[in-house]
Amino acid sequence: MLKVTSLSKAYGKKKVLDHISFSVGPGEIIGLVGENGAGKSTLLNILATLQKPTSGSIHLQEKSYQKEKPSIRKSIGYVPQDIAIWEEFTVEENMIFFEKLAWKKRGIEALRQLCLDMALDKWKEPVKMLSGGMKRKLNLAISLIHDPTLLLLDEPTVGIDLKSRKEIGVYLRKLASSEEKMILYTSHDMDEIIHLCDRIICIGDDPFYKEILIDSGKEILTF
Ligand SMILES: Nc1ncnc2c1ncn2[C@@H]1O[C@H](COP(=O)(O)OP(=O)(O)OP(=O)(O)O)[C@@H](O)[C@H]1O
Repeated sequence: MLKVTSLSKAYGKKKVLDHISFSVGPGEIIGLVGENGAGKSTLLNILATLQKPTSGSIHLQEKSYQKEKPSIRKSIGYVPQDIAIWEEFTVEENMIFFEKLAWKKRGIEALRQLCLDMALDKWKEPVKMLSGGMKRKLNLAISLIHDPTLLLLDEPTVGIDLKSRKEIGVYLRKLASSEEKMILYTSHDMDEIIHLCDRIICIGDDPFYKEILIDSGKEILTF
């Protein structure tokens, strides 16, 4: 279980997140929506331990972010908005590099299967030759190498074609339900959010998102 309690973040005098509280249970996919600048990436960065909140607390599997950061980091998979992979290496070399970095021994076939699960079959291709969407697929596959409990995905499907997006959605749902992973997912594609997520968190003052999600039948939390 991920438990976020009264989390706030300010950059100087600018308040971005204001007393946000929610929890995520095993197997749940939570959508995070809001206008540009609402604070979605800030929240994901904090949950990924890359930024500190101004106040509030976070616990993952009862472990405190404040006290047990190194152990918590091992349980987190993060796909940031900016693609972070080695351009000169092939897909295979990137997967092997990040496998070593994670101190895991999955083996070539399992690594290759992770890419195929993300609808990426360009195993021997240098990353610099891949399209933006394919690079995102690789980033997604890399985030899963160390078998994280909590997956944080910041607009992971931007630039990915519709068929692959559907395949990735099916795979994420399978990951959540069969391996009880917790997934937090940001997207500006409301159809994708409604289709994929169990519950939806709306951040920011703009009522627009809540209004368009109200008929979705999903539980909506607003902050
Ligand atoms: N390091 C920083 N220093 C100061 N202000 C920042 C910093 N990072 C983000 N901000 C500001 O905090 C606010 C929230 O930014 P954030 O990137 O979290 O929003 P977002 O909801 O992810 O937006 P988008 O949908 O455009 O990705 C913005 O106004 C942004 O300018």
